Amino acid sequence: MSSKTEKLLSLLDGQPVIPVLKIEEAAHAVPLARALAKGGLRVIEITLRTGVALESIRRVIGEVEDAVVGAGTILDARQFEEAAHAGSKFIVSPGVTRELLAAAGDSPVPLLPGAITPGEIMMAREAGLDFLKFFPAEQAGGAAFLKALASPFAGIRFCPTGGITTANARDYLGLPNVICVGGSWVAPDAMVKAGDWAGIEKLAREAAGMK
Ligand SMILES: O=C(O)C(=O)C[C@H](O)[C@H](O)COP(=O)(O)O
Repeated sequence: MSSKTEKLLSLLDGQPVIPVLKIEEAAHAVPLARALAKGGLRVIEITLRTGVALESIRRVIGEVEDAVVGAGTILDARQFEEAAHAGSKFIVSPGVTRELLAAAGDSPVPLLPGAITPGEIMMAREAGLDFLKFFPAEQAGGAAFLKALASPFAGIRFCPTGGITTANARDYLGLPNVICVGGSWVAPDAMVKAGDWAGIEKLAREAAGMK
């Protein structure tokens, strides 16, 4: 196992589900992260899919002591640098590129890159990465596909993300090559918009108890 994977696994600390968050209003970031942490999901991924993502990352780091904040939807080296500079503890990307792998190689911040095909997995492996995001999990072939990757890629472990809910999370978490899953279901847009933090805490508690 690479030392950066060890670092990432120690941040995860056995948490079975990483909430994937798309924050539309910076004011939601802190109460949302608090609700998730209270429910047992301290490690969160804030995606760079909105204009307030970096500001949200900074706010949560500054105000929610027990949160462990990563940045998601990182597409290139520039975004990697911005997210790392904002204080992200880990970086998640939907796929692998040479540019991103080089940026990650130069940084102490661990990268969890997306990979689906054997070729993509081998590219990440060559860069020394052995913990990958399997994205989009359900759409690409689901738990059966991931299970088939276990024999040729014995040393590689995954965080499946995409189309995962309470209904199928356990299908993935039961596989020997899965460490955790990612998903947006623990923070539905409507609940965030309505400020239903108690409801989100409840969803988080259910997810945190999954392994
Ligand atoms: O932007 C990214 O980096 C992503 O990871 C894309 C998706 O938002 C997540 O995979 C969550 O997917 P759902 O749980 O199906 O909503």
